[in-house]
Amino acid sequence: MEGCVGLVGSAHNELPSGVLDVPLPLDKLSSQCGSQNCSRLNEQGTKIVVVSTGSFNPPTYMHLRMFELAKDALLSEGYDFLGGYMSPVNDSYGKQNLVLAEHRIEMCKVASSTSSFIMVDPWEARQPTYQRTLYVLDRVQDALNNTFTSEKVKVMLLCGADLLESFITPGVWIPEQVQAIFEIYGVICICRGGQDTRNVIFENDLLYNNKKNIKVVDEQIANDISSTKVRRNLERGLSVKYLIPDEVIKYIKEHYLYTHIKECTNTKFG
Ligand SMILES: Nc1ncnc2c1ncn2[C@@H]1O[C@H](COP(=O)(O)OP(=O)(O)OP(=O)(O)O)[C@@H](O)[C@H]1O
Ligand SMILES: NC(=O)c1ccc[n+]([C@@H]2O[C@H](COP(=O)(O)O)[C@@H](O)[C@H]2O)c1
Repeated sequence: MEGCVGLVGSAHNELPSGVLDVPLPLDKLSSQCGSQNCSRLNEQGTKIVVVSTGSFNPPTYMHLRMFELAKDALLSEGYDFLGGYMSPVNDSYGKQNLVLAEHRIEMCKVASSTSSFIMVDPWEARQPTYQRTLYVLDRVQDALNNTFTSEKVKVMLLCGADLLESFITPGVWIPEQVQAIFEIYGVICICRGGQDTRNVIFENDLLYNNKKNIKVVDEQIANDISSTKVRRNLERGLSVKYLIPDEVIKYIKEHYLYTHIKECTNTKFG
């Protein structure tokens, strides 16, 4: 497939055996420095690619906004922002009401089709088993640095404040992997729903000790869209226009998603 590279090993951890080779799309990666808010690249001019992991069940305008906020924040700090990936979670994640991965991949693709720099990485969703976020970041980092460019590209995890807070919820993440995510990749965290993310970081030792690896981006224009709220409207037959892209609404209607949650999650895609 043109503009794609396959999986090429892991930076520092062995990937679990049995992983499928799924190409990483590269077609939209390019310096965004020509756009607004790019003052001057910093000394290193570090090239950055962001990866957002999540259910995207379905993708909303806020999921797309997160990439715009990250782009503005990174360019204004002198980094060279190249683009980003939505990585829908594997079906084995087992979250309630998760529609099949192939639907979520397609919805992310149509949602990001109007963006010049947001792409979808289907690797995580297409693996036979659940893949932890650290491995998703490893896969993107390795694929980019081995084939995309001879210059090193830094990959960062893009997330909302709730995901950052889940790092410190006992039993959800493996502490060593959280530490590796901070040290090797770093996190761009978009504030959400009026939560005082800086205070959360201050009050927790793990987050505080890693604060130099967490970029907190303020939500200047509050937008509390969530997939849960969108699904609720769909289940009740209410409008979701202007909450999610029209193309996603069309896809949901064509595939009868979210109106009968049980059928959607158990029906074979296609
Ligand atoms: N309104 C928002 N503000 C900031 N971050 C958000 C927002 N909505 C989603 N995110 C972030 O997007 C990523 C993927 O989110 P996810 O697919 O879990 O969406 P969600 O809307 O939180 O889903 P759900 O409502 O199904 O739990 C996560 O890092 C999440 O924190
Ligand atoms: N240990 C881990 O790597 C770990 C733990 C919990 C959630 N996650 C990820 O965080 C995201 C959470 O998404 P939701 O907010 O939709 O549940 C998913 O992409 C999931 O894979 C990763």
